[in-house]
Amino acid sequence: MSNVVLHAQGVGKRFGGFTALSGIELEVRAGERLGLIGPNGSGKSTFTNCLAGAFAGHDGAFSFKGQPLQGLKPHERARRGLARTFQLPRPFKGLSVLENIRVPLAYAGRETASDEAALACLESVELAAKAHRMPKELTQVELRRLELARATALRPELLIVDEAMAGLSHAEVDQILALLFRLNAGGTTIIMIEHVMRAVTEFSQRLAVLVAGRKVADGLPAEVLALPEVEEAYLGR
Ligand SMILES: Nc1ncnc2c1ncn2[C@@H]1O[C@H](COP(=O)(O)OP(=O)(O)OP(=O)(O)O)[C@@H](O)[C@H]1O
Repeated sequence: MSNVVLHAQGVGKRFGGFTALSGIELEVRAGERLGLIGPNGSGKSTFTNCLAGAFAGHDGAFSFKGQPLQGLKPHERARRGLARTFQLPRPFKGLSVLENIRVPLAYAGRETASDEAALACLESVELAAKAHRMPKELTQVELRRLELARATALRPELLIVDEAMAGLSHAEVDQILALLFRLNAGGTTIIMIEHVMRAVTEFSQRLAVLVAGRKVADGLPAEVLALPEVEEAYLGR
Protein backbone atom coordinates (compact mmCIF):
# COMPACT_ATOMS: atom_id res chain seq x y z
CA MET A 1 0.00 0.00 0.00
CA SER A 2 1.65 3.21 -1.09
CA ASN A 3 -0.54 5.67 0.80
CA VAL A 4 -0.06 4.10 4.23
CA VAL A 5 0.21 6.87 6.82
CA LEU A 6 0.64 4.64 9.86
CA HIS A 7 2.18 1.20 10.12
CA ALA A 8 2.29 -0.66 13.44
CA GLN A 9 4.61 -3.64 13.35
CA GLY A 10 4.44 -6.22 16.13
CA VAL A 11 3.49 -3.68 18.77
CA GLY A 12 3.30 -5.10 22.28
CA LYS A 13 3.31 -3.81 25.83
CA ARG A 14 3.76 -5.51 29.18
CA PHE A 15 3.07 -4.06 32.60
CA GLY A 16 5.24 -6.14 34.92
CA GLY A 17 4.29 -9.73 34.18
CA PHE A 18 0.98 -8.76 32.51
CA THR A 19 0.81 -8.60 28.72
CA ALA A 20 -1.62 -5.79 27.84
CA LEU A 21 -0.86 -5.80 24.11
CA SER A 22 0.82 -8.32 21.87
CA GLY A 23 1.94 -8.55 18.24
CA ILE A 24 -0.31 -5.80 16.86
CA GLU A 25 0.00 -5.35 13.10
CA LEU A 26 -1.99 -2.47 11.67
CA GLU A 27 -1.85 -0.31 8.58
CA VAL A 28 -3.87 2.87 8.21
CA ARG A 29 -4.18 4.64 4.88
CA ALA A 30 -4.10 8.39 4.44
CA GLY A 31 -7.61 9.82 4.74
CA GLU A 32 -9.06 6.63 6.18
CA ARG A 33 -11.65 6.40 8.98
CA LEU A 34 -10.75 3.40 11.11
CA GLY A 35 -12.70 2.18 14.12
CA LEU A 36 -10.67 0.46 16.83
CA ILE A 37 -12.99 -1.52 19.07
CA GLY A 38 -12.82 -4.17 21.75
CA PRO A 39 -14.13 -4.93 25.23
CA ASN A 40 -12.98 -2.99 28.29
CA GLY A 41 -9.35 -3.71 29.03
CA SER A 42 -8.60 -5.14 25.57
CA GLY A 43 -5.68 -2.75 25.01
CA LYS A 44 -7.09 0.09 22.92
CA SER A 45 -5.79 2.89 25.15
CA THR A 46 -2.52 1.05 25.66
CA PHE A 47 -2.10 0.94 21.88
CA THR A 48 -2.85 4.67 21.69
CA ASN A 49 -0.38 5.43 24.47
CA CYS A 50 2.35 3.41 22.70
CA LEU A 51 1.63 5.27 19.45
CA ALA A 52 1.56 8.70 21.09
CA GLY A 53 4.83 8.07 22.91
CA ALA A 54 3.34 8.08 26.40
CA PHE A 55 5.32 5.00 27.50
CA ALA A 56 9.08 4.83 27.82
CA GLY A 57 9.19 1.54 25.93
CA HIS A 58 7.18 -1.10 24.10
CA ASP A 59 7.80 -4.01 21.75
CA GLY A 60 7.63 -3.58 17.98
CA ALA A 61 7.66 -0.32 16.07
CA PHE A 62 5.53 2.35 14.44
CA SER A 63 6.24 4.17 11.25
CA PHE A 64 4.34 7.37 10.53
CA LYS A 65 4.47 8.88 7.05
CA GLY A 66 7.27 6.44 6.33
CA GLN A 67 9.44 7.57 9.26
CA PRO A 68 10.06 5.61 12.47
CA LEU A 69 8.59 7.10 15.64
CA GLN A 70 10.93 5.26 17.95
CA GLY A 71 12.62 7.48 20.52
CA LEU A 72 10.41 10.50 19.82
CA LYS A 73 8.71 12.21 22.75
CA PRO A 74 4.93 12.86 22.66
CA HIS A 75 5.35 16.53 21.68
CA GLU A 76 7.76 15.57 18.88
CA ARG A 77 5.18 13.12 17.55
CA ALA A 78 2.54 15.86 17.81
CA ARG A 79 4.72 18.19 15.76
CA ARG A 80 5.00 15.50 13.09
CA GLY A 81 1.23 15.45 12.74
CA LEU A 82 0.04 12.86 15.24
CA ALA A 83 -2.70 13.98 17.62
CA ARG A 84 -4.97 12.37 20.17
CA THR A 85 -7.85 13.22 22.43
CA PHE A 86 -8.18 11.79 25.93
CA GLN A 87 -11.11 9.77 27.28
CA LEU A 88 -11.54 12.37 29.99
CA PRO A 89 -11.13 15.85 28.49
CA ARG A 90 -8.05 17.53 29.92
CA PRO A 91 -8.46 21.29 29.53
CA PHE A 92 -6.22 23.70 31.42
CA LYS A 93 -8.76 24.55 34.09
CA GLY A 94 -7.27 27.96 34.92
CA LEU A 95 -7.32 29.16 31.29
CA SER A 96 -10.21 30.38 29.18
CA VAL A 97 -11.48 28.30 26.27
CA LEU A 98 -9.57 30.53 23.83
CA GLU A 99 -6.34 30.34 25.84
CA ASN A 100 -6.71 26.57 25.91
CA ILE A 101 -6.31 26.61 22.14
CA ARG A 102 -3.48 29.12 22.10
CA VAL A 103 -1.38 26.79 24.26
CA PRO A 104 -0.94 24.00 21.69
CA LEU A 105 -0.44 26.58 18.93
CA ALA A 106 2.26 28.41 20.90
CA TYR A 107 3.78 25.12 22.08
CA ALA A 108 4.38 24.07 18.50
CA GLY A 109 6.09 27.40 17.87
CA ARG A 110 3.48 28.41 15.33
CA GLU A 111 3.52 32.03 14.28
CA THR A 112 -0.21 31.57 14.10
CA ALA A 113 -0.63 31.37 17.90
CA SER A 114 -2.79 34.47 17.66
CA ASP A 115 -6.28 35.00 19.00
CA GLU A 116 -7.51 34.90 15.39
CA ALA A 117 -5.97 31.48 14.77
CA ALA A 118 -7.32 30.14 18.06
CA LEU A 119 -10.76 31.57 17.28
CA ALA A 120 -10.77 29.97 13.84
CA CYS A 121 -10.00 26.67 15.50
CA LEU A 122 -12.88 27.16 17.96
CA GLU A 123 -15.17 28.04 15.08
CA SER A 124 -14.35 24.73 13.44
CA VAL A 125 -15.84 22.96 16.48
CA GLU A 126 -18.67 25.49 16.88
CA LEU A 127 -17.33 26.78 20.18
CA ALA A 128 -16.35 30.33 19.24
CA ALA A 129 -19.28 31.79 21.19
CA LYS A 130 -17.74 30.35 24.38
CA ALA A 131 -14.20 31.60 23.67
CA HIS A 132 -14.00 33.71 26.82
CA ARG A 133 -15.68 31.25 29.16
CA MET A 134 -13.78 29.00 31.54
CA PRO A 135 -13.80 25.20 30.98
CA LYS A 136 -15.89 24.64 34.13
CA GLU A 137 -18.72 26.61 32.49
CA LEU A 138 -18.93 24.20 29.54
CA THR A 139 -21.36 21.31 29.17
CA GLN A 140 -20.06 17.76 28.60
CA VAL A 141 -20.46 17.94 24.84
CA GLU A 142 -18.79 21.38 24.75
CA LEU A 143 -15.86 19.93 26.73
CA ARG A 144 -15.55 17.16 24.14
CA ARG A 145 -15.53 19.80 21.39
CA LEU A 146 -12.84 21.74 23.24
CA GLU A 147 -10.81 18.54 23.56
CA LEU A 148 -11.16 18.02 19.80
CA ALA A 149 -10.18 21.64 19.12
CA ARG A 150 -7.08 21.28 21.32
CA ALA A 151 -6.07 18.09 19.52
CA THR A 152 -6.68 19.49 16.04
CA ALA A 153 -5.25 22.99 16.56
CA LEU A 154 -2.03 21.86 14.89
CA ARG A 155 -3.93 20.42 11.93
CA PRO A 156 -2.75 16.84 12.47
CA GLU A 157 -2.61 14.34 9.65
CA LEU A 158 -3.66 11.54 12.00
CA LEU A 159 -6.07 12.00 14.89
CA ILE A 160 -6.89 9.32 17.45
CA VAL A 161 -10.22 10.02 19.11
CA ASP A 162 -10.46 8.06 22.35
CA GLU A 163 -14.08 7.57 23.47
CA ALA A 164 -15.36 11.03 22.60
CA MET A 165 -19.00 9.88 22.71
CA ALA A 166 -19.25 8.33 26.18
CA GLY A 167 -22.22 9.63 28.14
CA LEU A 168 -23.53 11.90 25.36
CA SER A 169 -27.12 11.97 24.13
CA HIS A 170 -28.09 10.67 20.69
CA ALA A 171 -28.18 14.23 19.31
CA GLU A 172 -24.82 15.13 20.90
CA VAL A 173 -23.22 12.00 19.44
CA ASP A 174 -24.50 13.17 16.05
CA GLN A 175 -22.89 16.60 16.60
CA ILE A 176 -19.50 15.07 17.40
CA LEU A 177 -19.83 12.66 14.45
CA ALA A 178 -20.55 15.59 12.12
CA LEU A 179 -17.41 17.35 13.35
CA LEU A 180 -15.31 14.26 12.81
CA PHE A 181 -16.72 13.66 9.33
CA ARG A 182 -15.88 17.28 8.49
CA LEU A 183 -12.33 16.93 9.78
CA ASN A 184 -11.91 13.75 7.77
CA ALA A 185 -13.31 15.41 4.64
CA GLY A 186 -10.61 18.05 5.15
CA GLY A 187 -7.97 15.33 4.88
CA THR A 188 -7.39 14.19 8.47
CA THR A 189 -7.00 10.44 8.92
CA ILE A 190 -9.00 9.37 11.97
CA ILE A 191 -8.79 6.38 14.29
CA MET A 192 -11.93 6.24 16.41
CA ILE A 193 -11.82 4.26 19.65
CA GLU A 194 -15.39 3.93 20.77
CA HIS A 195 -17.85 1.82 22.74
CA VAL A 196 -20.90 3.60 21.29
CA MET A 197 -21.43 1.08 18.49
CA ARG A 198 -23.87 3.19 16.49
CA ALA A 199 -21.27 5.93 16.23
CA VAL A 200 -18.31 3.74 15.39
CA THR A 201 -20.15 1.70 12.77
CA GLU A 202 -21.64 4.81 11.16
CA PHE A 203 -18.23 6.49 11.05
CA SER A 204 -15.78 3.73 10.20
CA GLN A 205 -14.83 2.49 6.77
CA ARG A 206 -12.95 -0.34 8.45
CA LEU A 207 -12.96 -1.91 11.91
CA ALA A 208 -10.05 -3.46 13.79
CA VAL A 209 -10.96 -5.48 16.87
CA LEU A 210 -8.76 -6.06 19.91
CA VAL A 211 -9.51 -8.79 22.41
CA ALA A 212 -7.23 -9.38 25.40
CA GLY A 213 -4.41 -7.42 23.79
CA ARG A 214 -4.51 -9.14 20.41
CA LYS A 215 -6.00 -8.07 17.11
CA VAL A 216 -8.65 -10.66 16.27
CA ALA A 217 -10.26 -9.03 13.22
CA ASP A 218 -9.66 -6.25 10.71
CA GLY A 219 -11.94 -5.50 7.77
CA LEU A 220 -15.21 -4.07 6.56
CA PRO A 221 -17.49 -3.23 9.52
CA ALA A 222 -20.41 -5.44 8.52
CA GLU A 223 -18.13 -8.42 7.88
CA VAL A 224 -16.10 -7.91 11.06
CA LEU A 225 -19.18 -7.58 13.27
CA ALA A 226 -20.62 -10.78 11.79
CA LEU A 227 -17.57 -12.85 12.75
CA PRO A 228 -18.49 -15.37 15.47
CA GLU A 229 -15.31 -14.64 17.45
CA VAL A 230 -16.10 -10.92 17.48
CA GLU A 231 -19.72 -11.48 18.50
CA GLU A 232 -18.57 -13.79 21.26
CA ALA A 233 -15.76 -11.69 22.64
CA TYR A 234 -17.01 -8.24 22.00
CA LEU A 235 -20.73 -8.49 22.33
CA GLY A 236 -20.56 -11.15 25.02
CA ARG A 237 -22.77 -13.64 23.22
N1 LIG B 1 -0.25 1.74 33.45
C1 LIG B 1 -0.75 0.50 33.59
N2 LIG B 1 -0.27 -0.34 34.52
C2 LIG B 1 -0.75 -1.60 34.65
N3 LIG B 1 -1.73 -2.11 33.86
C3 LIG B 1 -2.25 -1.32 32.94
C4 LIG B 1 -1.80 0.03 32.72
N4 LIG B 1 -2.51 0.58 31.71
C5 LIG B 1 -3.37 -0.38 31.30
N5 LIG B 1 -3.21 -1.51 32.03
C6 LIG B 1 -3.95 -2.77 31.85
O1 LIG B 1 -3.82 -3.14 30.49
C7 LIG B 1 -5.05 -3.69 30.01
C8 LIG B 1 -5.49 -2.90 28.79
O2 LIG B 1 -5.98 -1.62 29.25
P1 LIG B 1 -6.46 -0.50 28.25
O3 LIG B 1 -6.75 0.70 29.07
O4 LIG B 1 -5.48 -0.36 27.15
O5 LIG B 1 -7.80 -1.13 27.70
P2 LIG B 1 -8.92 -0.44 26.80
O6 LIG B 1 -9.22 -1.41 25.70
O7 LIG B 1 -8.52 0.92 26.43
O8 LIG B 1 -10.14 -0.41 27.83
P3 LIG B 1 -11.36 0.61 27.95
O9 LIG B 1 -12.26 0.31 26.79
O10 LIG B 1 -11.98 0.23 29.25
O11 LIG B 1 -10.82 2.01 27.95
C9 LIG B 1 -6.03 -3.66 31.18
O12 LIG B 1 -6.04 -4.92 31.80
C10 LIG B 1 -5.45 -2.60 32.08
O13 LIG B 1 -5.78 -2.84 33.44
